[in-house]
Amino acid sequence: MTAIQLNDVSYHYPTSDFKLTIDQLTMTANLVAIVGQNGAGKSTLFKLLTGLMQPQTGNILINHHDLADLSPADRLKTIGIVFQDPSSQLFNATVEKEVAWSLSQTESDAAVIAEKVAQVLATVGLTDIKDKNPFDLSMPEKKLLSIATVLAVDPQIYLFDEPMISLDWPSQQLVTRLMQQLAREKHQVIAITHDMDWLAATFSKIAVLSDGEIKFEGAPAALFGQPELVHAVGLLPPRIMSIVSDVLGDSRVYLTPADYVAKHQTH
Ligand SMILES: Nc1ncnc2c1ncn2[C@@H]1O[C@H](COP(=O)(O)OP(=O)(O)OP(=O)(O)O)[C@@H](O)[C@H]1O
Repeated sequence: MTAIQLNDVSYHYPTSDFKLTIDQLTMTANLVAIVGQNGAGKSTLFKLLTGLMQPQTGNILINHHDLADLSPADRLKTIGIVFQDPSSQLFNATVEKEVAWSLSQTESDAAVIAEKVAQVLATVGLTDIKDKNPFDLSMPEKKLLSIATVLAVDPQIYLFDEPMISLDWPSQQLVTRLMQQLAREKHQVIAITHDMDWLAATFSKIAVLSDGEIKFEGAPAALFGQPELVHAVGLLPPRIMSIVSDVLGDSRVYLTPADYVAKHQTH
């Protein structure tokens, strides 16, 4: 089990008033969601977790090793990120070359690269368009390609910044299944999301950021059981909770429609 631990971490952009301040945050669950309003600091936290930016105070430990001490290759094998805008990650001439380039940063054996590239393209359903230029792909295809580039490296920890955005429904289902499979295979999967229905159905742990600080850490049911806090940090409960509350005046926690049905089944 991977453990990410942030101790007294702070980051302040030189050109803005925003400051991220995290005294203690430990992430050991396999599926963790980071939520919060626009500007709360979610992407800043991700940039620190990838090592793209260094905290100005404190440290980030991955399995008790300081992230700052990892070599660039070890960092790639430890943490991979799928950015919100896939275009920013893609620059090779073909889909196949894009994935091969990504893997070549950590693997030099051409046969291993070729086999792995074929495997991950099949996993995300892009085999048939492997010779296309990434810039000619649809938005969902670009996003799936950027996911494939990270899958090829197969880091211990996967960061997904708003993975559901710009995906059509079948691709959303594919990516959700993929994330759940990675979690089952003992990877740690951490996603930023604004989608409370998806979060409530998919994640075992949530960290809530507000104004650069962690305001809640725990299970979805524990968060949505605190309506004042949910409101204060600018979130909404899952839609099933709002509907049941509005229509039936029942303000208990329901994470999904299936959860509602299970709690109301008569025996
Ligand atoms: N490169 C930068 N330089 C200066 N300020 C920045 C920079 N990047 C982000 N900020 C500021 O830091 C704050 C936090 O931004 P961040 O992108 O981490 O928030 P977020 O929670 O990811 O928001 P969103 O949901 O809109 O993506 C914002 O006020 C933003 O304007």
